[in-house]
Amino acid sequence: MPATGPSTGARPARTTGTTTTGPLSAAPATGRPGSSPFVDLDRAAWIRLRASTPMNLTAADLERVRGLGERIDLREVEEVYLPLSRLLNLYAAGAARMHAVTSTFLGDGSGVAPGPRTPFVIGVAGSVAVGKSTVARLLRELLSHWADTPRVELVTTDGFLLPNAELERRGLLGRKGFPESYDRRALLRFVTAVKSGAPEVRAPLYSHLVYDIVPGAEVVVRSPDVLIVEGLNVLQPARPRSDGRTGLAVSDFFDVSLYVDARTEDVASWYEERFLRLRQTAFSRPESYFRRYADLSDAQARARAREIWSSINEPNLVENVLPTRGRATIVLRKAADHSVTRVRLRKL
Ligand SMILES: Nc1ncnc2c1ncn2[C@@H]1O[C@H](COP(=O)(O)OP(=O)(O)O)[C@@H](O)[C@H]1O
Ligand SMILES: CC(C)(COP(=O)(O)O)[C@@H](O)C(=O)NCCC(=O)O
Repeated sequence: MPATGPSTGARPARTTGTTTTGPLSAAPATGRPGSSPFVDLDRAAWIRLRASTPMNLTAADLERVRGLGERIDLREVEEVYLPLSRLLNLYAAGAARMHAVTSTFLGDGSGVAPGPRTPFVIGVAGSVAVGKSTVARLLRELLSHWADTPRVELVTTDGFLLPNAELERRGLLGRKGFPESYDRRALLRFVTAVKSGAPEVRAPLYSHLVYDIVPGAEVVVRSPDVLIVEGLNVLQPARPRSDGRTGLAVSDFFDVSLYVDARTEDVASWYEERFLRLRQTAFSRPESYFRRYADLSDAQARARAREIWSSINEPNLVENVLPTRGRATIVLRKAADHSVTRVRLRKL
């Protein structure tokens, strides 16, 4: 569907509902100008932006992004994600202008011009089960409907997890999703190649069904307009190298990043609900790693989900994922019903 939006698109909300704050968990905003690098909008302020953003998604388009058991409705998409996609689309246009400025500055005939523009890369971070893949899939759909970002590709960092056999060898099977369970160098090489303008970049593929890397399978990224990189740890800072110097982080190659945020208790219950639904669907397939969970009673399945949550995913959230929230350009805060209640933007 062609984009029909106005050229200016989303504008910052004015005074009501717009404040500047520190961390999302901090005390109510003071609203003092200059007191924070963020602008904090409550839902009312954010959804007013909808008025200047035309709907570019039909119910049929939305069907495609509905995942397992999702009850995301068109109204939430219109009020929250549509303005967000417009803002991201405008940021992509801004990056294209920066690229053009660099090319002009260096001069086409100089021999050092940067060449064609590289993909606009958006990182999407947050806990297991917070809704990262739902947000990422929605944004892929919405962004691809804007005229200047029609080609949007999505890569999830689970493809960079070490294979189970290697995790087992390193004693890390119970720490899947922790930073050390990934081949971080390969992930960094991947984003570096994308932002170097490589015409074709390959990423390995993970199967949630078999709970392991699929040998030989890959995702191929062919210089899209936008690449969304979604994963628990995409905002992890760089690690010190063996020579004591600090290397680069994956997020150094992001043009913009998004952190999906919610109360830990809510995320735990979404994890549990998803686990219960999977038991009736994916887990019962013969090739499923979790085949043994398919025959559990409701109570047993809930207990197992809680056990996995509190032994792996919650500690990872607290120790590794949540501390990266402040590094994001945009934070979406969700309520227990998945509705977005606040949006925090860096002033840039
Ligand atoms: N906006 C939403 N509305 C309703 N349900 C949602 C929404 N976002 C996520 N969910 C549900 O929450 C659970 C976790 O979402 P998912 O996108 O799979 O999380 P993640 O990719 O972070 O692990 C899933 O069961 C999903 O259906
Ligand atoms: C595959 C995951 C590590 C998420 O990876 P990501 O794409 O965020 O890098 C996670 O969904 C997972 O399976 N964690 C292991 C614990 C569990 O089974 O919930």
